[in-house]
Amino acid sequence: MTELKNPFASEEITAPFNEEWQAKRRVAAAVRLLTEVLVTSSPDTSKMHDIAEQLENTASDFASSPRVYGRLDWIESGQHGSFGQVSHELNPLAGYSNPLAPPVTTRIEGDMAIGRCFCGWAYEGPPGSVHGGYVAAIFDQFMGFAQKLGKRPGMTGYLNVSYHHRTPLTTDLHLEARITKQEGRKTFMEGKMFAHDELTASCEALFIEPRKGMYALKQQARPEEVFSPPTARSGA
Ligand SMILES: CCCCC/C=C\C/C=C\C/C=C\C/C=C\CCCC(=O)SCCNC(=O)CCNC(=O)[C@H](O)C(C)(C)COP(=O)(O)OP(=O)(O)OC[C@H]1O[C@@H](n2cnc3c(N)ncnc32)[C@H](O)[C@@H]1OP(=O)(O)O
Repeated sequence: MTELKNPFASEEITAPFNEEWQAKRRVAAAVRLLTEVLVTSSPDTSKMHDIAEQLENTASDFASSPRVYGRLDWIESGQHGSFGQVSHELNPLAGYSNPLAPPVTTRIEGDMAIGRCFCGWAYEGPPGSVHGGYVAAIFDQFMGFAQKLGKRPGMTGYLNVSYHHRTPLTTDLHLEARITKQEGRKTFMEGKMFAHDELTASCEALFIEPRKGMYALKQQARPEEVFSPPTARSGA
């Protein structure tokens, strides 16, 4: 198996590792656009059924190529990049090749981590505002990256989010985080989210390095590989 390099190597928006990921980023961007259009428009019903059929065919076409389930399998062949590179692409909050990701970007400046995020209408919770669950998820990703400042990366133990003001959609969100304390395997952090210089949310987080280290995680059992979402035609 390819050596597992820095699993937190997902900071800046770097260029795609190769043409494969460049193409996948383009597909992901198109799916993001599709999601945004889906939640902000409503063509007539028959047109939507036609679109659904086209998309189902597109998904089948895509799935006819060999499937790869999970980052460990992605790095197995050595053809798709290192663990860090694959994580950078597929992370569900930060990955440019994962359309679920808004995406969140992060960089380190001195003893601070700085992040950026932009959420479109698909992320709406309270009217015109980012859903609180996504605010928490953005923090988890951002703080999870920022803990590299402490050099003992771990899993989220807790993430206590305070919501001060609504976080607006379609607005550049600015994130800041720093370590407040380290005790052995525990890294305590605080983070802040701003929109137009207004503090919208803050959080306190604890990350804990597993006693056997992060790389022991690869020993864990893998989930079921096959995922068959219900289609629009099945009435789901
Ligand atoms: C192939 C290798 C892969 C490696 C990389 C893998 C993943 C990397 C992931 C992403 C990388 C990319 C980007 C990073 C960005 C985002 C990161 C997202 C992070 C997450 O999305 S992560 C998912 C949610 N997260 C969990 O899924 C954790 C479930 N959990 C556990 O996996 C264990 O629970 C663990 C490991 C945390 C500890 O287990 P353990 O056996 O090593 O240690 P132990 O139990 O002895 O605890 C030691 C001391 O921490 C205290 N303690 C424990 N838990 C606490 C809690 N909740 N609150 C307060 N204190 C707690 C104890 O009280 C004790 O304290 P004391 O020493 O004082 O007694």
